[in-house]
Amino acid sequence: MSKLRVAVLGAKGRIGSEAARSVEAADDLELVAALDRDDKIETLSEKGAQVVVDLTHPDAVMGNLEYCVANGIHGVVGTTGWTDERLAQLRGWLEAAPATGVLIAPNFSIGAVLTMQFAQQAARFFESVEVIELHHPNKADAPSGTAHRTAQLIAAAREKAGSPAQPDATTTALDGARGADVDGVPVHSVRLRGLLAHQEVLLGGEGETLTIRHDSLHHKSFMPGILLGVRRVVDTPGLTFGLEHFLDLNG
Ligand SMILES: NC(=O)C1=CN([C@@H]2O[C@H](COP(=O)(O)OP(=O)(O)OC[C@H]3O[C@@H](n4cnc5c(N)ncnc54)[C@H](OP(=O)(O)O)[C@@H]3O)[C@@H](O)[C@H]2O)C=CC1
Ligand SMILES: O=C(O)C1=N[C@H](C(=O)O)C[C@H](O)C1
Repeated sequence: MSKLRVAVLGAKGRIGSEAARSVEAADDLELVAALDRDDKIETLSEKGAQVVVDLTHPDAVMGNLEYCVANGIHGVVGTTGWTDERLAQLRGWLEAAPATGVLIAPNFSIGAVLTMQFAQQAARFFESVEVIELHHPNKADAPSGTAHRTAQLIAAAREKAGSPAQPDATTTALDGARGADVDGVPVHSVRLRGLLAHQEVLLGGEGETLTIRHDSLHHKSFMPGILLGVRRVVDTPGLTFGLEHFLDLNG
């Protein structure tokens, strides 16, 4: 059986370098290009890449995907910075390339995906819920893509259940003290040397709290999810948002 031809964008970065090594080590995949800033994107077509893994920067990802989709190259995207407007633009490009698939995964680690699922499940049972994400200080964006998605899922679950607004008697606060408001869910971002990627979802009701915590301690935690995405995206045209769609979570 021929190997799937894979390229990594952001291959000199923290996660991109780990991803390039993982693709190289996989028996069924061939790393045909490992590109970073200032490399020519046309190399992807010249090398015959079938799937591109984008682990670059929110400022770069849209240009990269526009090229990939226009050239029928599938995408597996971990880069953050996704807004409704960006997703609509990407959907438009994919409509013009109906055989091409793009997976956007706010987080490739199984523990983080489960954290999001558990938080969504728990949200309607508690009056209060807040998200705290903790990352290394070199991270460009805040809040993290994972925390943003987690808060959106929690908010949607609460809205579906008809949950009232969260109790909060704050009348005076320093700017930022109550975190960012994502659809009514406070999200707090910590940047601390020594950390990699961590998240806590705090839920509170009368006389009890529930804390759901996940820690990525090494970039290896993201690799099985990236490889799964690469193998599945080639048979999944259109836009898939979230690795959970490629995991049999009820199995
Ligand atoms: N979904 C997930 O599970 C995960 C997602 N991420 C996300 O992945 C992204 C990268 O994170 P991280 O590795 O920590 O960041 P890094 O800054 O370490 O790596 C990004 C790399 O991409 C390069 N780059 C910038 N623009 C381009 C471009 N146009 N084409 C090719 N390469 C480019 C950067 O070069 P230069 O340094 O010169 O700018 C850098 O080498 C972030 O958005 C992060 O949030 C990270 C971990 C897990
Ligand atoms: O920048 C990182 O490191 C990470 N980025 C992603 C995010 O913003 O959620 C995933 C993970 O948290 C690591």
